Amino acid sequence: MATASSTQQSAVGQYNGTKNASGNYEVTLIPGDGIGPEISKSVERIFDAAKVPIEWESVDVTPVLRDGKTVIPDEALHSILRTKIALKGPLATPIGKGHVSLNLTLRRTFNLYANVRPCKSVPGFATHYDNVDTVLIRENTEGEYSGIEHEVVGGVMQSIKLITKPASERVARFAFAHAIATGRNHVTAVHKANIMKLSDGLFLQACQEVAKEFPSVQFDEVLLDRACLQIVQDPAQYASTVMVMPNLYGDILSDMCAGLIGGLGLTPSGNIGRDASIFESVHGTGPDIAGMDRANPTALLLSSCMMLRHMNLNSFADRIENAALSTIAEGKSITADLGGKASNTQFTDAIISKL
Ligand SMILES: NC(=O)C1=CN([C@@H]2O[C@H](COP(=O)(O)OP(=O)(O)OC[C@H]3O[C@@H](n4cnc5c(N)ncnc54)[C@H](O)[C@@H]3O)[C@@H](O)[C@H]2O)C=CC1
Ligand SMILES: O=C(O)CCC(=O)C(=O)O
Repeated sequence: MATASSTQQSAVGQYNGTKNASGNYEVTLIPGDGIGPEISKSVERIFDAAKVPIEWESVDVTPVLRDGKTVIPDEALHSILRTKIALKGPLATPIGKGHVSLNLTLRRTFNLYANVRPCKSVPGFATHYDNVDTVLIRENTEGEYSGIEHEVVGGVMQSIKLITKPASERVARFAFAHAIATGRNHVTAVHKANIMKLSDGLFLQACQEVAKEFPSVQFDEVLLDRACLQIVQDPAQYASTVMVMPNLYGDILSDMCAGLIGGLGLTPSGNIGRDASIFESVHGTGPDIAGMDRANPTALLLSSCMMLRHMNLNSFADRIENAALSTIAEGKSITADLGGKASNTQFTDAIISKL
């Protein structure tokens, strides 16, 4: 039987919203682009069936051009400012040109400094690995994603990787608190301070210093390349630690871990800040399958379970997560990415039938 711990959420940055006059919590929903609206609809249907006490405020995040800059529509920003919590479908970013990533803009605007990315084998769903249980905390506001780029001279481009002590300490503290709250009691800093001696060196030093504040938590450090090797060789080595790392490493490592458990259709995430949090799948807009009713709704659904735990609605999260994981283990109504033949709608129906 599937367990309900794959999206276990720590108490850090805890939500303190209140119920509205109808007795429901209000949550911002950003359906997103590509497969986003299809998988958001699945989550809405499953939440209705499970009678989760929330009301969605659905907002559009089509980019708006203002004073020559691409920005997020005010309505969406005001909604998140008010509700302090959102579930977000993926947003498309043009490659190599065009507007800045609105995903990153949201993370920066609301100072969502820690991106929590758990990845756990689904019991009963066979892949090459049955023992993956990684938790990765990605610094979410700076690093390689600072967006500071320029042309030095023709044919030479420069991107600045910005690492600051306050942001590094803040995410390190989050990782230690998360390790304590989830019973892992072990933090591993993932870095390349052998090469990027100053930037990754500062990140690592911040982790080492913060470790002293948490003497009950074991701390160690590993080079990113070695961590990748060890995880694909034997993911169990990382099943009892919380990995913390700069932005880009977390982006890549979480996709790699997703590949070990069955793909991007399965992995959730939470962007956590002090004043607001936004939950979203690790995957993008799936342009190759958008509009075909073929998307796997699990990643966004497990993200919504992380969100429910963040809101202290654990029993709803447990029920929905168990229904989703047992549907996958049963294997009769799963989407093509997991080796099945079901549509997103059929997969969603099967989950609802198990609630
Ligand atoms: N946080 C976000 O909103 C993210 C947005 N993106 C954006 O998404 C767009 C597409 O990026 P890609 O590199 O193509 O990555 P992608 O994650 O959208 O797709 C990669 C592959 O995984 C498959 N896939 C992804 N999610 C799936 C699901 N739920 N069910 C079944 N199959 C699924 C896709 O069909 C595709 O074959 C880009 O504009 C990118 O910038 C990418 C990653 C995260
Ligand atoms: O913003 C995007 O389009 C991609 C974002 C992404 O891959 C990420 O989560 O870092």
